[in-house]
Amino acid sequence: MSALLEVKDLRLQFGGVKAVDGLSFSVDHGEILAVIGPNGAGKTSAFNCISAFYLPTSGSVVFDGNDIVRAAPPIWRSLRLLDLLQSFGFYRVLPSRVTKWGMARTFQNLRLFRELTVLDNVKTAMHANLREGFWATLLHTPGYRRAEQECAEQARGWLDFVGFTGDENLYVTQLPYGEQRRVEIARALATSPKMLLLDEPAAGLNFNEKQALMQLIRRIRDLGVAVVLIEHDMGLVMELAERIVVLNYGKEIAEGTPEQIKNDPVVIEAYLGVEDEPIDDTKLTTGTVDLSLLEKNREEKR
Ligand SMILES: Nc1ncnc2c1ncn2[C@@H]1O[C@H](COP(=O)(O)OP(=O)(O)OP(=O)(O)O)[C@@H](O)[C@H]1O
Repeated sequence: MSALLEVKDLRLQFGGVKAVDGLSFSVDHGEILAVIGPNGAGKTSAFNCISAFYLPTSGSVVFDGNDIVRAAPPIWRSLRLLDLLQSFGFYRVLPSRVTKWGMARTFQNLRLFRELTVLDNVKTAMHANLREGFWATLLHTPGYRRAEQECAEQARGWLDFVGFTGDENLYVTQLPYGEQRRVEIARALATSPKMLLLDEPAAGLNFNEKQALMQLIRRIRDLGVAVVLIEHDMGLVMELAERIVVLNYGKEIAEGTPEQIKNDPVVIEAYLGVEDEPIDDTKLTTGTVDLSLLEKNREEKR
């Protein structure tokens, strides 16, 4: 079976900064893949290109057979007009289209609708699929009310799935941070994705919440959904990920199982190779450096 996501030679430049610099990797159906790397390695930039929030400078992203970067008719490509058209906003695949193709994501800084309730936040993810027309919506016909009820039931189902036990009628801003993260994941799942991108899902969570998050991610994978996560918590990554892609300066420097990554000198050097970080050569050569401790030190210095 071909890969669900195929990223090839992806590049994104901000002025002189090469945020993503020739990145290639793939994601298989139903796998848990972690993308790690030091701060500023280009992880979020890569996510933003993959989910069509940013238009990459060059490269290709194909998701489930859909070309995310250049979904324009071949005629435009042959006329070499595409770059020009895209720079004016034409033939740009919008994130909403990518969502319809089956890719959902969460954000490093939560992006819930602050003025909506918990239930309504999740319902927004399904409204795009409601078939009721303008007049039915305006007149609140029985058909419309039935569709709304079904939508609410499904939203409750997803809230239940992510383990939300609070009051669905509260505004999301009234929830503790960990609960808001759950609601954001429920909203992403409500789009019925084939792949879920999670940007630092464990940030700000306590130990118990992290354990629950790991269980939740495994249950999402068990639904057949591929999960790709950016994460700085190395303990969680090493326990959860089936495969890890490591970035540094926008490039992939390693890829493999947690065991391979943990012992990869190139990866260890990338995490150690910060000027103010003491380098312990003995550990480097024996390959026993604890990445989670390095990451923790770095977090404390942030
Ligand atoms: N909108 C932007 N404009 C200019 N430079 C940017 C922008 N977004 C990111 N960058 C730069 O691109 C590089 C990669 O940043 P990015 O946020 O993708 O890294 P990251 O690996 O996700 O980092 P972190 O782990 O700290 O979130 C950094 O040098 C960053 O300063």
